[in-house]
Amino acid sequence: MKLANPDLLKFQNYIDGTWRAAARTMAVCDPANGELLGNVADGSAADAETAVTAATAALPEWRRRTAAERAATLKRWYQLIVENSGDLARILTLEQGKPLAEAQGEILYGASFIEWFAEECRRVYGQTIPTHNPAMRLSTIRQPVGVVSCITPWNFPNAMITRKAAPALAAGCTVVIKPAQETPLSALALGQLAHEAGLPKGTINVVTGSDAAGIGRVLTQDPRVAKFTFTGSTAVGKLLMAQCASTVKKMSMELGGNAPFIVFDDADMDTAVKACMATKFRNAGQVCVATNRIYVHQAVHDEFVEKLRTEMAALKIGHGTEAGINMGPMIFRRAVERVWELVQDAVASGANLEIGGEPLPNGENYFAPTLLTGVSDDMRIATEENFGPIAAVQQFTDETDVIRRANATPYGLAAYVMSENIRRANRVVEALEYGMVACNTGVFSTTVAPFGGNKESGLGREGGVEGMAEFYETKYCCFGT
Ligand SMILES: O=CCCC(=O)O
Repeated sequence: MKLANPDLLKFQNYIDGTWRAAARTMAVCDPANGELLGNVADGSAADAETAVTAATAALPEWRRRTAAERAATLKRWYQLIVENSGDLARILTLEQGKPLAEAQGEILYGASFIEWFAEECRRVYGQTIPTHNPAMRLSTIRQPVGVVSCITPWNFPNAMITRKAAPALAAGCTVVIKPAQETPLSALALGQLAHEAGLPKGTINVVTGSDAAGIGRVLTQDPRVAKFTFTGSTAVGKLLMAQCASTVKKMSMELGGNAPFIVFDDADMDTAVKACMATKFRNAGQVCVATNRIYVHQAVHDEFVEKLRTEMAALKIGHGTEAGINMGPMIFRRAVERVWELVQDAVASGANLEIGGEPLPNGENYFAPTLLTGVSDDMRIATEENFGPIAAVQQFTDETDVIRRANATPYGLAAYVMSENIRRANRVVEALEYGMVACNTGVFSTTVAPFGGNKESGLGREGGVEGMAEFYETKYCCFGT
């Protein structure tokens, strides 16, 4: 892999400020062509324990620093990430598959969490409380929760780390990160830049490995860890939550979604199609907030489908480092097999296959952008998160009914509403039982706003002032006479 700064390419775990080999290694491959990128430490539960020990030892000194001191160090980390963004994007594309322009966007998005939380930690105020007793003085202070463990996914190998680690570090916590087995290189590169930025040893630790269960058990059950934060599927999230219960850890969970995308007959069709493309085909549909069910009003159904078909047919698919590519491979063959199965199930159940519908010859992890119409709510393609480049369209005629259908899922992460009628837009946005609702856009994620889900889509929020609050305990202080 050719990089301007070859120091970013690390293959060992970053624990207690040093690079450490593990007993075994694991292969990291380019999902676009299967080429070996390197052999990375295949860390164990014991390595995770060592990292927790380091984070525990580093905590007193890091939390003692003033917010301004922590902010200065985090700002240096941010600067280094921005300066190295070209290399970081290249590493990300090679190990994850998304087009280079998207990877560059993710690096800057990821860096923005570090900058923003570095600024925000200076404004974490307590309160003085009007007393209930003249002989007493009441106040609150906010203190870092302690050691934080993070398990992060392969779909955003950079930003899902910084979205967790930045507020934790800014708050005065120390962190242990277990990145996805498929995408450890981005995490290790972040570790290298944190080191260069001067984060003290043990403050941030990265343990890579294929033993997700073993490492996960340490990160969810070690009594020295105060808070656990996870992005991944609802099924895995539930298991991890159960493990966290044994030591009553604080938890943040960013879990699965089943996002409805509702196009009313008063929507601007070009805006709706552009938004749909943005939310559906970013990262080949492998995004927790990707549109999963597209509901289009009967009166505009054919027009919307035709425009969507044209846009989808124009997508350029290939290796993410090639110029002009809009969509890369899926992460692994298992993901391809799964979306293929969902498409076949939908067609067998009566859906119409408009375009796509099968793997592409580019390589074993490519799946064609696929448009299905005539989908119904009971098909697997509508009840399960497809996490792939599949646009599954249904029709509706009535506002109340489409809200009911959109809400009829155990998930509640993100939803999309397309309408030019401000009263309707307000009504529907408020009625949707989701943590995030975007109106007339398919792009809404930002550092400054709370990201997270309702129902089985998760607990807590990342980003914004809410994201900072996740890493503090509020202490009530009562002073008697
Ligand atoms: O898939 C999870 C994160 C997506 C985003 O931050 O927009």
